[in-house]
Amino acid sequence: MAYVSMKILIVCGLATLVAYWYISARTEAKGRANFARQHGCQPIKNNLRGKWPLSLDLLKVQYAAAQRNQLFDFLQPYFDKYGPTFSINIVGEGLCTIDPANVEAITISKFDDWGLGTRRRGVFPFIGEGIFSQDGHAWKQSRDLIRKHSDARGTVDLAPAFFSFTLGTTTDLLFGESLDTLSRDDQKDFSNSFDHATKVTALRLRLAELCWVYTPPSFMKSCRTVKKFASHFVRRALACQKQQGNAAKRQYSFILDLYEKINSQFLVSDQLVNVLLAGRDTTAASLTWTFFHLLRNPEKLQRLKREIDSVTQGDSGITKQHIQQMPYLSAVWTEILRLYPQIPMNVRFATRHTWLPKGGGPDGEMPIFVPKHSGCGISVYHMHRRKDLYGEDANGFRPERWLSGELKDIKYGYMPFWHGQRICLGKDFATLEASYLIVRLLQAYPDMHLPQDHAILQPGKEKQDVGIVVASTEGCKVVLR
Ligand code: HEM
Repeated sequence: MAYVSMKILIVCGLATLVAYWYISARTEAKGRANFARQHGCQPIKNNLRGKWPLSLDLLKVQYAAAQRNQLFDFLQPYFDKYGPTFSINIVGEGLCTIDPANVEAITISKFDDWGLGTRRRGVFPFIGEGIFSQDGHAWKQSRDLIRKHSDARGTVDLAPAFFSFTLGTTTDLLFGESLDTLSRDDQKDFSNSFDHATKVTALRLRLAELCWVYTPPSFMKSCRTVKKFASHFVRRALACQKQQGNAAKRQYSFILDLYEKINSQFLVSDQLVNVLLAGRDTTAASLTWTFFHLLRNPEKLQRLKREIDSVTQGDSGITKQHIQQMPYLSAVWTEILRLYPQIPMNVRFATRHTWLPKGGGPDGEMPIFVPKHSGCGISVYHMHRRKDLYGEDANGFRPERWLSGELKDIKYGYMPFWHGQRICLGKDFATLEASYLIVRLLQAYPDMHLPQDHAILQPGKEKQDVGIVVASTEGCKVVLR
């Protein structure tokens, strides 16, 4: 008897569960349909689906393209075929867009409907708690704290190689002192660990929900090493404050201001790593591409040199005012960031049901419904190469396009530094830092040129290392004479 009633109980329990699931699914579907109707959303025009279950075949071919260092060139035909917004189903459902109207919605008018989603899990072992891994209230607090220190100001120590140059300038800005205060071995250890942790983090970000499958011990070791050095600088700043009181702020303002507000050595060192990640490779890779293309376009290089000579009259004491009088230099930098936006593919996740203005209906011009938790990839790289926005030569290096007025209405079609509330805090610092270095290098090596028998390919066809940023696989070879 007891056995029968147990059986009935289980059956009833299961039936209740199934009924609950069915009613919730119906209510959810109805809620979604009402929301979509209210906002005039139409089914999305194009869907990208693979042939294998979970579209794993698409992952496989993308992996192969990345191995050939041609990931973005390989992705271009998808946009040609499916248009500026399409849904994509690899492992889970999501969207991909290069439509400026959708970009505006995600970054500005519907900012609160979107968050970082899986990014936090991917980057957390490396950068921990900080502006690049946070959303909501915590992010706002970090942003307010960091904002005032991101102005382009102060003197920085220069070194010739771009990556060590930007590592030096960014650590100068953040740590309050140069990495030179470390021994040579420690400098190498810090820099190698930073590179390794960045590389693995980029892969983890691509794995999204599955990032936990790729956490090699070498990665965790590198993360620990970077944090160890960041904490070392925090301790030095605090020790200096103990000795000198408020005077220590002259040198260590970034660290001490953060510490005043956060009151945790651990969290301050995490924020340092966050901003270092944001500011180092982005600027270094952009500088590499700048010289890569100037050297392949001697007439543009000459034009830039003429501008530098006429503004500086050969004086090497370059100031911000000098740089502000160089429109062609600004056009070169803007064009490089167009061709190689340094966060080339960024993802946001819907924090609640929302909608985007474009992608639905037969012509893709109607709004589309986006359910809560859906990801939307924005390929800034491909948007910046849209021929309908930039003209037939969208793939070419032509800084002049920024001087002719032809792009005066480009607005959300250009976003190397993002838009809206999460716009890059270091954009002025990066622009000044890069401009300064370009001018000084061209002054120091006016005859620099490309080594003989160097292939000249159209931008986009050259080999690219796509990690968190997009770097040149072959670097930038040059004869400095
Ligand atoms: C060419 C150089 C740079 C480029 C192209 C660039 C680009 C970007 C982009 C696209 C974002 C938005 C990322 C996102 O929200 O997903 C961003 C955020 C950020 N950048 Fe930059 N960046 C550069 C250099 C720098 C430098 C030098 C610093 C600081 C020294 C810096 C500090 C930051 C910070 C703190 C954020 C986070 C803002 C937030 O989430 O509220 N960046 N940057």
